[in-house]
Amino acid sequence: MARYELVKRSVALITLTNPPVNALSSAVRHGIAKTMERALSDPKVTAVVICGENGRFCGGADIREFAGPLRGPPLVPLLDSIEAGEKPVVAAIEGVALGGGLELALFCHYRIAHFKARLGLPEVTLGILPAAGGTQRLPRLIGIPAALELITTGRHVSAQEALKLGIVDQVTEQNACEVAVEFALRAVAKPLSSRRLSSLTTPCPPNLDALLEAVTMQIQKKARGVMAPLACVQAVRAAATMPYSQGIKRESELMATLFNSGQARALQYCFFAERTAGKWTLPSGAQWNDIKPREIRSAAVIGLGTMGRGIAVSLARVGIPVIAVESDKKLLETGRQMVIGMLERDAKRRGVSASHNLLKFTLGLQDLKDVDLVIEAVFEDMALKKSVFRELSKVCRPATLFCTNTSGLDVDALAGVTDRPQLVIGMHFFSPAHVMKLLEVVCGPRSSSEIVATAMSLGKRMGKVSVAVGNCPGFVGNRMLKPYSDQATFLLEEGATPEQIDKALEDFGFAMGVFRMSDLAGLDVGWRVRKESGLTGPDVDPKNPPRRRQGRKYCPIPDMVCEQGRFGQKTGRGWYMYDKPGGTKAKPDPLIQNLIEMYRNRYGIQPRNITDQEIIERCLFALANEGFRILEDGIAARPEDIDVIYLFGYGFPRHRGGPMFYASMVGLQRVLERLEHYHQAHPDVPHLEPSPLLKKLVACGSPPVQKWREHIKTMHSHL
Ligand SMILES: CCCCCC/C=C/CC(=O)SCCNC(=O)CCNC(=O)[C@H](O)C(C)(C)COP(=O)(O)OP(=O)(O)OC[C@H]1O[C@@H](n2cnc3c(N)ncnc32)[C@H](O)[C@@H]1OP(=O)(O)O
Repeated sequence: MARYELVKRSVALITLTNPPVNALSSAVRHGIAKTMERALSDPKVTAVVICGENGRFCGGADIREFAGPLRGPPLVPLLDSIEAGEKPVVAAIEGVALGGGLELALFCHYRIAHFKARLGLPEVTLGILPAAGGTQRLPRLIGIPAALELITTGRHVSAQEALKLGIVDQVTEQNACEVAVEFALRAVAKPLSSRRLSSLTTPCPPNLDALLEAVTMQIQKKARGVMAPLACVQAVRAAATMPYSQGIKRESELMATLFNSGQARALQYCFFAERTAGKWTLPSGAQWNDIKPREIRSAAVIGLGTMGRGIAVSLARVGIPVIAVESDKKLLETGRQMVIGMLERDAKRRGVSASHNLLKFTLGLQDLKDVDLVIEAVFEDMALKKSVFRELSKVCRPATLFCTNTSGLDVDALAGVTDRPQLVIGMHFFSPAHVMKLLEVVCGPRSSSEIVATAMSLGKRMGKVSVAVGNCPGFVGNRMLKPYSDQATFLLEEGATPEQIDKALEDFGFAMGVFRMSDLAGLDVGWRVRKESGLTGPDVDPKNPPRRRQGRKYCPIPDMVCEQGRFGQKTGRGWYMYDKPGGTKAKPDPLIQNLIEMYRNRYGIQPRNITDQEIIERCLFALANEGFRILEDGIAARPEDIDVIYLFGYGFPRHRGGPMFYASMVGLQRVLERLEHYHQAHPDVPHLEPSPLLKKLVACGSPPVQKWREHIKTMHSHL
């Protein structure tokens, strides 16, 4: 796990060998201890270089080991002995030096980085802090403000930025190991005392308290209820105010408060869930690592509305030539200007030049005859989409892949009107498509494994977190949203206010509560869908009992809000009022309060006091319950996929892990009991009836979320 060689007759070269990222597993730590001991005690050795195999220095501690008891040699004493030694130790950083990897490098006397390397202390993103001296050494090396920013955000820096900050001593375009060996030879016999970070005094800004206070407030605002960044601030304060020996103790104490916390477990689960989501499997047995995706050398986007523009930008910025199509001249020109503007702003932000030359704009579908792949992004209307696909079948060559950007329509019905149903798939982007990271890849029953592989790989190329899902109304994300938002409106009827419900959800960790989020998205979209599905509007049978539709409870308050022309932020009025159309500062609106009160009076509903606990339980347990049904139905293959969809597409707080992980943390037995309780109180709300899978898992002893798959695998898959 750590290879030892003697090079240039006097330099011990220690290479970490734990692919793929040379994580510091207990075996690697043993390896480092043994090889360092050998290097420090061998009189032939005058200097030491530490590097990583396969061009990667080290991706940090082995996160998988965090779930079990800590094993292996104690870290800090081992690392202290490296620093205290009289032989210069140089870290040769290629690829990454992250977390424990960077901490290891900070114990070395010198650091040489390859120009493509990335460095950082991302522990905070895993719910912990850099507890192998990172919070005490980095501030001593680069000062409090810079260290505070890196440690509290977990941001990775480039080698060039690391050089500017003073984290590394040299950046090279050559082999970093070879450069480090030469560097080490030159360092022999130079004094090392100023290179031992533990012996330095932390350079402290005069306004330390104000700085720490400002950062704390910023964190509390941005990451409400998240523990790790606040603990990081306290650890960095210790680096500024305590000698190293005490600071390191404080670092350990703070780590102890985080290490076994639910938040750390959730965040580490998210790290692996995100990587698991890319590993799709179809019922045929075809899977991510044995189907070759098609190479996409050209693409077309049909429709230059909000979604189409974002999709065109996402394709062009990764170097794919795009033909963008609109149906009339004016729309085409507006779309062209918007796409070019977005591409330019995006390029400016990333410090690259905008790829205008990759974009072509046209009014005619016949220009698409040779493209490799088409993404249709026209208005969400089945008839319109079908007519586009019929036309495409006539125009495009037989091998062109067809994708539809729909948020919930039947992908197989669209495939059915084409001459190539096996080459049709859904690509559900989230708005704005060039910003949002989530992509639901919707596999119809006839979608071939090749198109699944291609859509998943294209998503990855565009920088998306892609999740393969089955074809059903709303797919995974939007299907689950319904029971969640239904509960919120039922709670309004029963006595809550929009602001109370939003506050409870925001205190839970959502960036926005359900009503503020609906105002942002636009209330008219859901209204149109409800009208089309016969839930409201002139098609509703007048004999239908009030507050019931299609045999179940229905709350018409959202329709009443829309009937008043209140469509959310864009109209300046929605569930809240805004200072102007397009305004973003939501204020409670007495008119909404009146509307709800009149509604309650009309139906004789006596408002009751509703607790935050009830709001959270009803909204989130209904959400997870639908997730269990989605697993039963084979629409998602794993709970991790559902969680990733909610984390990246719906603002679910990452430190809660996602709806399914959250349910497992609350305890499946408890979720079941609460759903049974609420369903008894509301028997006409089928979404509150516990799903058979939830009951089955509870009967099997509530296994951890990673094991649920074993209980689902016999079920039917729609993927
Ligand atoms: C002797 C000193 C010891 C000090 C130890 C003190 C403790 C310190 C705490 C920590 O270090 S916490 C860990 C901090 N590190 C990170 O957060 C880095 C996590 N990894 C990444 O960000 C990325 O993986 C990467 C390193 C930038 C590489 O990205 P890339 O896109 O190239 O590959 P991935 O698909 O992400 O990863 C490949 C593969 O490797 C697994 N993996 C990555 N990092 C770790 C890790 N630190 N521990 C365990 N496993 C890791 C990842 O899950 C993938 O696995 P798969 O099975 O192939 O999906």
